[in-house]
Amino acid sequence: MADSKEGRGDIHIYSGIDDLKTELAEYISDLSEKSVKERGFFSIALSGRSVVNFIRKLTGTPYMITVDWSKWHVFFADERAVAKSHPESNYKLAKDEFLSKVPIPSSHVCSINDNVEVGIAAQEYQFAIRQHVKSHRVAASVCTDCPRFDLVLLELGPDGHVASLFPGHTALCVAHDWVTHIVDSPRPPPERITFTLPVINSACNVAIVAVGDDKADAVRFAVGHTTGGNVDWEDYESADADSSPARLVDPMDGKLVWFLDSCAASNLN
Ligand SMILES: O=C1O[C@H](COP(=O)(O)O)[C@@H](O)[C@H](O)[C@H]1O
Repeated sequence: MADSKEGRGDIHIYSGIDDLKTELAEYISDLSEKSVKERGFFSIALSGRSVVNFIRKLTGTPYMITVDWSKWHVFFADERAVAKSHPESNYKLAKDEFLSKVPIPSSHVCSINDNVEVGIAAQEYQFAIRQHVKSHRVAASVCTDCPRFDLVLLELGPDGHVASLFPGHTALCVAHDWVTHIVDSPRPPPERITFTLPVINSACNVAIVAVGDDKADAVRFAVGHTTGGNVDWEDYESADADSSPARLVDPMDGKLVWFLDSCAASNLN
């Protein structure tokens, strides 16, 4: 059962990770059903590492039967510029742990070209997304000229990063591209491709997952310190915004939802 608190977005806190996974699967299933009903498609951008583990329940009942997987189009909120067979590849992790277990057509998975240098791969990925917007498989934002993904699923890093947007990095200031690349990631591997903030903030729904004590400070900083359900905005305003990229996630015409376990939420009150 989730506890919820005042803060930026809907904050759901779970005593156990299994409850979080159960609710996250239900949340994604509900969004999928709504998007397919309204648009005929469901566009989701996955993050790597633990996110794929958090959505694992979708590969079981009832979702294998109830979800219209044929209408899903899968993208990556970020990717490491490594071979897609490399253990550090977000695509490899998603394929091994999720995509190979659900009946999403392989042609509906949009991943990066791992045979070109990172800057070219970023341009090609942006072009591929643009084709999906032209074909309406991905909606277009009416607020910006960005794609409007039905769901961007992010995980909060211990330093406040989301996707491959790291604290203080110039990638946080990219305003006109949908996808950018970095060559100096503070966390290995160094070369990465990532959605920019305008794309993330143009999404219909953004969910940020954080689990574990090591995320507690990043959560407090990103969500804002709450005392008795009210955000201590003084505490929140005092810090530099780009010192926590997750604080810059604020969908213009969409919903932000936090899925936290009690450890990650432990500094919220
Ligand atoms: O490097 C990455 O990190 C983030 C967060 O994962 P974490 O293990 O550092 O908490 C992940 O969401 C992103 O896709 C990945 O490239």
